[in-house]
Amino acid sequence: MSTPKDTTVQAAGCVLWRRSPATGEPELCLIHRPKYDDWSWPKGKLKRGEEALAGALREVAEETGCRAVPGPELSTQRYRANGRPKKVRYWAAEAVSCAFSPTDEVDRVLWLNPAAARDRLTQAHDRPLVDELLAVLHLPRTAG
Ligand SMILES: Nc1nc2c([nH]c(=O)n2[C@H]2C[C@H](O)[C@@H](COP(=O)(O)OP(=O)(O)OP(=O)(O)O)O2)c(=O)[nH]1
Repeated sequence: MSTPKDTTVQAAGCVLWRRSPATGEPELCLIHRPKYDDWSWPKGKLKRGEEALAGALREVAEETGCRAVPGPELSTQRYRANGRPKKVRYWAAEAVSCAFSPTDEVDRVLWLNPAAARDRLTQAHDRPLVDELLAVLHLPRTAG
């Protein structure tokens, strides 16, 4: 008996963070996608046979220009996109060096403190990842 093919789109990304050069407080990286005019975490679809964490770090490099050191895995998001179920795995990752160049896919990146990042994210589903990152950094949650 054959099992139905799993059509879930597999994707991965990071909650990319750094210490503010000015204050030492954590800042989170959001990307702006002109296609949707939205603010989201750097992430994208996995290539065939690619490990999720490798894909998450590749997407971070492609979308933000940052090399990052991965930390703990955060929660996985599931939603429907273009009529298909989609699964996005996320990791905390600390940026170690960045050189952003705008592309057609990502035209801006922003480094925001946790409360501002939470407010700026377009998708409500993306917001709990802010507090998950703060938890793994052992910092207090944001309000709201
Ligand atoms: N980023 C994000 N987008 C979502 C969520 N829920 C949801 O319906 N969407 C919408 C936004 C878009 O209209 C649609 C597809 O966006 P997407 O970011 O998943 O897909 P994409 O193929 O354009 O991008 P990517 O996976 O290559 O990064 O899904 C969510 O929780 N996070």
